[in-house]
Amino acid sequence: MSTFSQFAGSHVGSLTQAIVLLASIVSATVWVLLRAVFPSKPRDKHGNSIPAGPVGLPIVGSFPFLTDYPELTLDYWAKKFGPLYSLKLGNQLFMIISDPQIVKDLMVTNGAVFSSRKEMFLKSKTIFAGRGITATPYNDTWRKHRRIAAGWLVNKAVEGYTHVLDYEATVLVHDLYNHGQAGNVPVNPQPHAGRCSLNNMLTIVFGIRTDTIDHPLVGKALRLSREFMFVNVVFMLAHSVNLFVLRNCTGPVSNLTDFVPILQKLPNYMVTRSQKLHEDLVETYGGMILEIEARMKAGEKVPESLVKTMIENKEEEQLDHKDMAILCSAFMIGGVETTASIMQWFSALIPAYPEIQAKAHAELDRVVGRGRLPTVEDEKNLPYIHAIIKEVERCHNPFWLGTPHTNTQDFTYRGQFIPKDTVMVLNTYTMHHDPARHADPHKFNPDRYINDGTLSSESANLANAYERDHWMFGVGRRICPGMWVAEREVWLAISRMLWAFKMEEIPGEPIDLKEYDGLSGRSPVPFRIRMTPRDEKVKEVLGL
Ligand code: HEM
Repeated sequence: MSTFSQFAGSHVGSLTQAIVLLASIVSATVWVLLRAVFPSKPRDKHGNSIPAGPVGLPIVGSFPFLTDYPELTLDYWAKKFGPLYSLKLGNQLFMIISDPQIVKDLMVTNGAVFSSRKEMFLKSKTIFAGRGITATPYNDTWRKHRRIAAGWLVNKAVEGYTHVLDYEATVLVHDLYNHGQAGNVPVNPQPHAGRCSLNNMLTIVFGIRTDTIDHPLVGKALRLSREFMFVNVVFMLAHSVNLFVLRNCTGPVSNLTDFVPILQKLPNYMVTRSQKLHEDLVETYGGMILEIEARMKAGEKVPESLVKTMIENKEEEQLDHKDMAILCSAFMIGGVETTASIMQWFSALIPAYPEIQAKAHAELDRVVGRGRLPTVEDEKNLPYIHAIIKEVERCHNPFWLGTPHTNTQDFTYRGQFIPKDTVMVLNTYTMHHDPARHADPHKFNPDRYINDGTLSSESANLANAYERDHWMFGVGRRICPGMWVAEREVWLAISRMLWAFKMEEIPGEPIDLKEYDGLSGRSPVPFRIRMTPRDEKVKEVLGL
């Protein structure tokens, strides 16, 4: 007889099974979801895990905390998590390095592993079409482009065109004198600094120059490099209410499209902007190459330049038109707004420090005198001016986050696992503001560099990483190849501005040193100053 208890027992049994099954499904789903949201930390085969770091949000990771002033957030986390910590943006693992010795151990001593770049969807694949020297992984294309670039940028090559840098620095001072009507009207030095840097690069790359800030190429070239490095598109409601901001396409942590692959497939204004920028670069700089090529074919003698060298060697080097256009774009982007930005930060900072200017003037008058402009040869005898420039670069590195490297294989450092393809960010803000190295780090104080006679390009090779002046030019095998030309250009411009002018704030127009334009590269927001010629000799020496 089938008893009630048997009947009840079989139903209780199947009910229990159903509950167990349901519970298993629910817990498996929760586990899968939790793993997706909080994945377990990657470990190497010895069980070493990645360094600790901030816990980000599901899907986007730490992105929402890095949209404005990312260097300040990274600095805060460096104090909390230490000199090597990890974070995630979308699906990408990042590690942030904030200590000079770790930078050296990884990126110099182990440069064979840590010298690649992540092929960012926007910057590398879309804007540079996989060929941009700054953005390509550590591969043969990069080696070839870096070798060609070095031919024009190593210190020996720079000697050959220092007369160009010298000339453009004089024109800069000349223009500032004229636009400021000899100190009678306020002047914004920014477009003049921009044109000075632009002319230097135009001469090196194309063998041409512009003769006024109103030349159409000035606006066009500066717009392209600013679009690449600096610009966020701000959508505004009425005049002052920001609806939303579309981030700069190329900053190391400035957009999610690079790290959330689905965004690359959906209609996305960041992708459209990047495609347009690619087209503009190829049209502008590629167009200039075609013109030079046509002149050469017609038997015309064209000035020596990077383009001329590339055209002459394009079969041997296997360079197609796009390769040449993108290499020129890398020079025009990397070499213009960067040096101009240092000249601009100097001009924005120095009016607030009349006592520093007075000391600089006294040194210039003692060493150079009032009968000529300072030259490249004077630099070693002008330690205070040299120190002012290093201090501007420490306080206002245009690239607080550098250009990140990636590692081409798994690596374990001091018991911390760094999986292959991690994006390694140089946290220069924290290193430039380390009180152990730079006492009172937020103070502008050139005296801290008074005994450092090295060029930054020399300082980068010091055995003791803690003694390096600053990290503005990056590090290791990807270090900025333009640093020799950049240093010389900045030296000539700043030493001559100091020689010629007393620079002062305009009463009622305070200069904002906290705010800046851009995310991946930084320059001050527009400002005006008074640039008063120091004496009658200025006019005479400038031949006015
Ligand atoms: C103040 C001026 C400049 C600053 C602050 C600067 C900064 C930098 C930084 C941080 C990097 C990345 C380094 C790394 O990966 O560790 C870099 C790379 C580069 N810079 Fe500069 N730069 C400046 C001027 C120039 C100039 C004048 C040129 C001339 C063409 C130039 C061309 C390049 C190129 C081609 C790269 C890519 C190197 C590579 O990936 O192999 N830069 N620069």
